Amino acid sequence: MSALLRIARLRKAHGTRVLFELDDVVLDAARAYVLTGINGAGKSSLLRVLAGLEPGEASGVTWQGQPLALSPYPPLLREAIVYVHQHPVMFSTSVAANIGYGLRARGVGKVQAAQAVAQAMAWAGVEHLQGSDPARLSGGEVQRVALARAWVLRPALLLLDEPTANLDGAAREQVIALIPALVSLGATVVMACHDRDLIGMPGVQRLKLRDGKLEYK
Ligand SMILES: Nc1ncnc2c1ncn2[C@@H]1O[C@H](COP(=O)(O)OP(=O)(O)OP(=O)(O)O)[C@@H](O)[C@H]1O
Repeated sequence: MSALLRIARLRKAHGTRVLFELDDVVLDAARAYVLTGINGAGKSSLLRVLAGLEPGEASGVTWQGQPLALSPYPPLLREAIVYVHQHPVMFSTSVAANIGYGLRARGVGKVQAAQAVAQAMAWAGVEHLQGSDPARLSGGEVQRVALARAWVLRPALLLLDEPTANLDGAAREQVIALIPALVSLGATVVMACHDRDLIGMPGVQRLKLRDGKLEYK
């Protein structure tokens, strides 16, 4: 398998408190990872550093074999890496406008964006919500819309922060079913989670943050 992202050393501190100091972080292309660790271990912080949403100190970074720096965060990674928050924020427009927002921001034309949004909604099973008020969606619907909003941008790396937290029953299963679909389309997916079904999913590489180190299990 070829490495999508490799970081020889990645350190994150809040003030004088070192949260993690990781050696040789390697994420392969088209692979699913679950990132576990106790509350406060630094899972969200790690995802947010990788997404360029928080600063971290990194050295020896390569993306698809090409050396680069994480600071300032490169536009190449800004396009290729998408972070999905545990409680995704929806603009109070429509579901379709939320899913198309990133495309429009990247300069994709109206017609092309509308086609991509329609495909994304079909993929995530949320076509029926097209004109819905985002403020009225259920937790499971919000997660699926957020995944559609990420999927439509065709990221090479998707960072999902507790994608099934607060979901149960069918809503949780619908979200879980979307994960292998992302990987089969060529994306690498890293999910910070405590969900046993995600952790036990076939073919998923398990990573654990413990005492500031990353264990490959
Ligand atoms: N901006 C910040 N300033 C100081 N400390 C912070 C900041 N952000 C996070 N922390 C601390 O860093 C630690 C790791 O937080 P983080 O949210 O990354 O953990 P987590 O493993 O995702 O936890 P959980 O499973 O509870 O979501 C926590 O102790 C948190 O309080």
